Amino acid sequence: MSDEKATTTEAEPPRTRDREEAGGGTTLSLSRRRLLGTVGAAGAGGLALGASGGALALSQGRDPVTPLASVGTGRHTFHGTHQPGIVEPGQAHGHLAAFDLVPGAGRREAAALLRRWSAAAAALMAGEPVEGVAATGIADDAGPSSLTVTFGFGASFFDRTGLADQRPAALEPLPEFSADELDGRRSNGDLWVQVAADDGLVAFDALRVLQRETGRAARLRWQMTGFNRTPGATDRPRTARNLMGQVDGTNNPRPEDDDFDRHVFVPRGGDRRSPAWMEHGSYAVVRRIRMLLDEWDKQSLEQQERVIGRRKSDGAPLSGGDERTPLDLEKTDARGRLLVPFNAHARVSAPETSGGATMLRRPFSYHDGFLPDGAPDAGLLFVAWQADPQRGFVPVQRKLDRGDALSRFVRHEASALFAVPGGAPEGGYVGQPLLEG
Ligand SMILES: C=CC1=C(C)c2cc3[nH]c(cc4nc(cc5[nH]c(cc1n2)c(C)c5CCC(=O)O)C(CCC(=O)O)=C4C)c(C)c3C=C
Ligand SMILES: [Fe+2]
Repeated sequence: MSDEKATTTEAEPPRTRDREEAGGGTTLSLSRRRLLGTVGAAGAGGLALGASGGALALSQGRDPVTPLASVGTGRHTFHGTHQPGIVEPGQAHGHLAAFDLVPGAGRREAAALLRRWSAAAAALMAGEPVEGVAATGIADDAGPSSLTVTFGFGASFFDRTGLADQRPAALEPLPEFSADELDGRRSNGDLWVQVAADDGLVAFDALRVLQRETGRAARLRWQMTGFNRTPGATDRPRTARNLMGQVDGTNNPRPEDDDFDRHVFVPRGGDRRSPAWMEHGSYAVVRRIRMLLDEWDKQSLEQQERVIGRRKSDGAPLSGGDERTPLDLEKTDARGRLLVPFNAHARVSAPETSGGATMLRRPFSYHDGFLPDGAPDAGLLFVAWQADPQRGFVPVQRKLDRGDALSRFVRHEASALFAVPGGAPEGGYVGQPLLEG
C-alpha cells in the first residue's frame, strides 16, 4: 500500500472534565471533544479499561465519570492520500445515500457542496463541532467512534456539471445481469455518501449534518441503513458474519498484500480508463441484495455449506484446513465428488477461476422490516472497491449470474457505481482536481 494512509487511530491526552456553575446547581458538561480526551486516557492505557475503569478512577481519587468502553475513541483522519471508509475495518453502523443535483445546479454549486461536505466530514471525524450548521446535538456525548465519511460521483454527475469529457471510461454503466430485479428509484445517483461509525447516533448525526449541508444544491435520491458486528462483541477479532450466518470476508485482499493497491486504487497519474483527477481513488459498486432467508433456513447445514463451499461454523473450506487455508479446488472425496462443489459461491467467485478479478468487499447487513408475506426484508448492502470495475466486480458477477448455487437464495434489488476520488489534502476538498481543474 501507499506510505501515506488516510487512516490513523489516535487517542488524545487526558483532560479534566468541564464543570460549569449554572444557577444554584452544578452542571457537568461533557462535550464530544472532552469525552474524546477522557476516553483517550483510557485508550492510551489499553483498550481493555472497560467497566472497571470507573472503579479505578474512584480508587485514585479522580472524577468518577469514566467512560465504560473505548469504542468512542476510535478515530480516523479525513485528509490523506485515499478517502477514508475503504481500507478501515467495517464499522458497526453504516448509511449509504445518493443525492441528485437539483435542476439549475452545476459545476459551481457542486464544488461549493463538496467543499462544505469535506469540511463537515473532517470535523465530524475528529469529533469536533461542525461550523456553519446548527448543531444537531445527536452525538454530543460521544467521541468520533471510528466515523468515516466517503464521497463519490455517479456517471450522471458529469453531464449535470458540464464535465462529460472528464467522465472516466471505467464508470461506464454496469451490464445488465439476467437475475437483476433492480429498482431504479433506489439505484444510481449523481453523488454518493457512505457514512459509517461504531456508534449509531454518531453515524446518524453525520448523515443528518451532510444532508443539511446540501442546502439547495442537491436532494436525496435514496438512502439505505446497514449494520455489522459491534467491536468487542466477540472474544477476539473475527471475520464478520452475514445474515445467512456465514463467515463473510475471509478471502478479501489485505492492505499488507503487495498487490493490494493495484487491485483497489487508481495508480498515480490515473490510467488508461481513469483520468488523472482519479489518482489514488477507487470505484465503489453498491448492490442491495435481499436474502431469501425463509428459503435459506429450510436447507440442512450440509446443503448450506455446499452452496458456499465453506463450513458455516468457522468459514473453513470444505476441502479442509481452517478459515485461512486456501481452497483446494481439485480435491475430491472417496466417491470422486469435488469437495468444493462446481457451483459453490466461493469457487465461482475466486480470482483463480475469474481471470484474477479481485475486489475488496466491505458490506453492511440490512433489515428493513418485513414484506407482506411475512418474510424479512433483509440482506446485504454489498459494497465492493476496485481500481476498475471491469477488472473486479463485472467479470465475477457475470460468472455468478450464470452458475452460482447462492443465486437461488438472493435477489439483486438495487445497483449503483461511483467514482470515488482520492483523498483531500488539508485545506482542500474531495473532487477539487476535477471541479477546479
Ligand atoms: C460479484 C461479486 C460478489 C457478490 C455479488 C457476492 C455476493 C454475496 N456473497 C456472499 C457470501 C460470501 N461470499 C464469499 C466470498 C466471495 N464473494 C465474492 C464476490 C461476491 N459475492 C468474492 C470475490 C469472494 C471471495 C472468493 C475467494 O477469493 O475465495 C464468501 C466466503 C468467505 C469469503 O471469502 O469472504 C461468503 C460466505 C453473500 C451472502 C452474497 C450475497 C448476498
Ligand atoms: Fe460473495
